[in-house]
Amino acid sequence: MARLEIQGISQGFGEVDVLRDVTFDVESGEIACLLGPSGCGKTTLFHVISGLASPRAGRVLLDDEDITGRPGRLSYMLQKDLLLQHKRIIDNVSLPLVLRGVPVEEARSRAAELFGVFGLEGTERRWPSELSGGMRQRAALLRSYLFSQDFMLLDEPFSALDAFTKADMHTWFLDVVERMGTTALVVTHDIDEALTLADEVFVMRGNPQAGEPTGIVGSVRIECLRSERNAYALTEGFLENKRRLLSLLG
Ligand SMILES: Nc1ncnc2c1ncn2[C@@H]1O[C@H](COP(=O)(O)OP(=O)(O)OP(=O)(O)O)[C@@H](O)[C@H]1O
Repeated sequence: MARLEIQGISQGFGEVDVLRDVTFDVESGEIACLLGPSGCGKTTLFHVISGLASPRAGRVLLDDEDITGRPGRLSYMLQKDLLLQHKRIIDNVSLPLVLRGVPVEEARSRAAELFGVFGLEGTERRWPSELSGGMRQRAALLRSYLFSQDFMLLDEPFSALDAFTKADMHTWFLDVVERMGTTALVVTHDIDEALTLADEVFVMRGNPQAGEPTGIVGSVRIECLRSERNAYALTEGFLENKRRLLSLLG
């Protein structure tokens, strides 16, 4: 697990200032959610954090190491799971290890050891098209985990799933993060999802196209234990936190 510090990130495209002075930390071993309206700059921020883009100002630190503009240090899972259709699940999942120079057979066996923890047992030789949406998402998450075991950036990882599968995946995700001891930053525009998954929710607000660059306007810490999040939505504490998030979103 690793600690992420986002310090004074500003970013824009041409005349448009998208992010201004975005600053927050994700504590080691925690799940943080970034919540913000469509078009506010969540993907732009993820591109900066993952090193795919260099910001106009500011720094990204991972365990005190400056990784600004340096791709490859964090795993970054895109909204679509993007499994390669012509590769079996085991080869999709072990790809990050192979790309890093691990021999194919060794990469497969290292990946296979984690199939049980990720609820993927028996799918090693299957093709992506033979798996349900939830299973494909588990495979994509395992692949991200193998890319970087101490920190994962996840861009709306569950948005394409139906409500039942999504609820199952939330429970599963909290359990797997706990067991693997990783740190994660998850983008979502679903308030209930943020409240269910996060130890801390950071709220982004702004409208770059209207000349209002986006910043972090506040955060809410979720004190409910991860193991009790199933029933959290039925509590007064959940509603209170939801009100706070809605008022921060404006
Ligand atoms: N390459 C680019 N060139 C010019 N403008 C861009 C570029 N990428 C993003 N933008 C603009 O930056 C702003 C933020 O876009 P971004 O995709 O980061 O938002 P978002 O919060 O991820 O949106 P969504 O939730 O809809 O995915 C938008 O106004 C968008 O038009």
